[in-house]
Amino acid sequence: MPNSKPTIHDFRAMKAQNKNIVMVTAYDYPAAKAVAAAGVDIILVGDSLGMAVLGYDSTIPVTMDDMIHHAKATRRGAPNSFIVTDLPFLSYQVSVAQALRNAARLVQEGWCDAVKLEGGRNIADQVHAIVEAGIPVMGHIGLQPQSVNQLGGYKVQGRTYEDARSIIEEAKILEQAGCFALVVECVNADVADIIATQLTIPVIGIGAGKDCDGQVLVLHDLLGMHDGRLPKFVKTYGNVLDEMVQGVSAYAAEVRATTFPAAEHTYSISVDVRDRLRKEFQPDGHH
Ligand SMILES: Nc1nc(=O)c2c([nH]1)NC[C@@H]1CN(c3ccc(C(=O)N[C@@H](CCC(=O)O)C(=O)O)cc3)CN21
Ligand SMILES: CC(C)C(=O)C(=O)O
Ligand SMILES: [Mg+2]
Repeated sequence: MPNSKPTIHDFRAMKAQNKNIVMVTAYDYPAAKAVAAAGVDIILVGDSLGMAVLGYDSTIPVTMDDMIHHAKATRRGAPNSFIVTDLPFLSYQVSVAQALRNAARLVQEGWCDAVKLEGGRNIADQVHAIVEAGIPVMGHIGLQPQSVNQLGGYKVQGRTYEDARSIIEEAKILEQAGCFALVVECVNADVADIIATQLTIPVIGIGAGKDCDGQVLVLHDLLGMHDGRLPKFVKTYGNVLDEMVQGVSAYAAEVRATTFPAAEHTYSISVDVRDRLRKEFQPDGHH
């Protein structure tokens, strides 16, 4: 069934069969079409859109309305894909009721299949309530970008024995709370390996080494569609920004040289009509 949408059970089966899960972000219609055509397993409408396409310097300003706007466009491009959408900063931390309402908005208005929340024991009640309401939840531990100001920067997490233990414990709490999968971001590969081995749900890594049950990257990072400096965990598989600059530069040069548009880009009228118009409106003509 190539065109049928996978379910959370398929992802658990992939882990059991040692098949790596491929997840990538998309924020709009053309990107969703491209990543669906490439055959990825999960599309993430990440709050990283705030940085990758809205120009903010963190994910903190991203709102529920931003997420729904991009989730809807992404769904239109990938009608048969499993789409996970991030709950943005402060859309779930306030209370269980707030988390439930906003998760439901992403599913009802944004047409996504599951939601993702950053956090561990602090949001276990929210995770449990959302799952109980029938909405699949993906967890997200290790580096939690929505807490960048508390962390003091985007830094590798779990470097001490105590911190690593705490992350492993949080992974177990999230599995217990009902998550169907877990993102582990920016932790040492051995720590991520332990988490993946300890859990029965799939662990999807970003900057967490090769022994996770799957990997996720931001589309704009892996395609070279960004300026600034990239995290160490990104591998670049394309140079789309360079291609965009080259293409627009070539267009600008041809417009200035009047070589664009050429005959094949223009519309015709009959010679008859043309000649009548020319005669009537010739610059030195009579009035
Ligand atoms: N375009 C994009 N890609 C991402 O992966 C991403 C976002 N945006 N926005 C939200 C968060 C922010 N992320 C980041 C951002 C920077 C680093 C980073 O520079 N990390 C340091 C670690 C330094 C250390 O502690 O040793 C690095 O050098 O990789 C990591 C994750 C991941 N997410
Ligand atoms: C980096 C991934 C895991 C994410 O949360 C995002 O794109 O927002
Ligand atoms: Mg995110």
